[in-house]
Amino acid sequence: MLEVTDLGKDFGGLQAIDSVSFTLRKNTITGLIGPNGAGKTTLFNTIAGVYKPTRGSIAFNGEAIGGLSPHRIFHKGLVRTFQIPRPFPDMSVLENLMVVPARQYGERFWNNWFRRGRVRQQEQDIHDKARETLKFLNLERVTHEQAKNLSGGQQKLVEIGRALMADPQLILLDEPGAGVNPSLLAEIIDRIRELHEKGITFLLIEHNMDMVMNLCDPILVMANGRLLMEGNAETVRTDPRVLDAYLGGSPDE
Ligand SMILES: Nc1ncnc2c1ncn2[C@@H]1O[C@H](COP(=O)(O)OP(=O)(O)OP(=O)(O)O)[C@@H](O)[C@H]1O
Repeated sequence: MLEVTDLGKDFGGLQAIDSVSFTLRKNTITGLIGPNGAGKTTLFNTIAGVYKPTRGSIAFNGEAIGGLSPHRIFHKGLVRTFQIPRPFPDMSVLENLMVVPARQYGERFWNNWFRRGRVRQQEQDIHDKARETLKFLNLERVTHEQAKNLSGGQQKLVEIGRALMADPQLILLDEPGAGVNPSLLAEIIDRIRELHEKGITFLLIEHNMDMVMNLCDPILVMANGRLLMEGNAETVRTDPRVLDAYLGGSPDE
């Protein structure tokens, strides 16, 4: 589904990512781990179009997407949670889902005049879809709550909900487990599994090793801008290069 070849991204003289190549198979949950500063976020941003690659290529479903705008990549079904504007704290949870940019007819000025029925129908469809999504995520009870009043874990679920509103094929999830209490973490893991069973592919950055080992196969390990290795939980856990990368990195890793 995603083919990254010899990808490089420089910031001035710093090679934040260097000669990274990997293939994501459709309908997998792939983990991306590595010590602080390894280049994980830069890789996400380069795939999602936030940064233009300095070198190399990225293909999504066989189509070259390297250097396209985030907006165009988003509409191809490759969604980075971060690409969706961050939740509006004073808006309700329902509204936060409804504002995710789907191709909304109502956004075009002329459509409001000439296609009123169609616009109204689309608004109704978006509303129904948002309600369904909140039900799936067990967030119905906070439908009308302001987003700012949710717990960290609930906010992560809303982020997933917002990604789902875009009908994604591939979701790049940035630390879905960060700042989440254990019971909601189990719920987030279950929802990711269910979405995976429905056919959505995931690539996720995560520092919570239990979550990664439990959920992801394969796991990509980055260090110093490079891909160190790829393997299943057992291989990654026992590879001395991975231990070295972490011990050589920040002491609190
Ligand atoms: N916009 C930028 N300008 C300059 N340097 C950057 C920029 N973004 C990242 N870097 C540098 O690129 C390197 C990789 O950073 P990146 O944030 O991708 O790592 P990471 O693996 O996501 O780390 P973390 O786990 O701490 O989020 C770091 O040395 C970082 O300082």
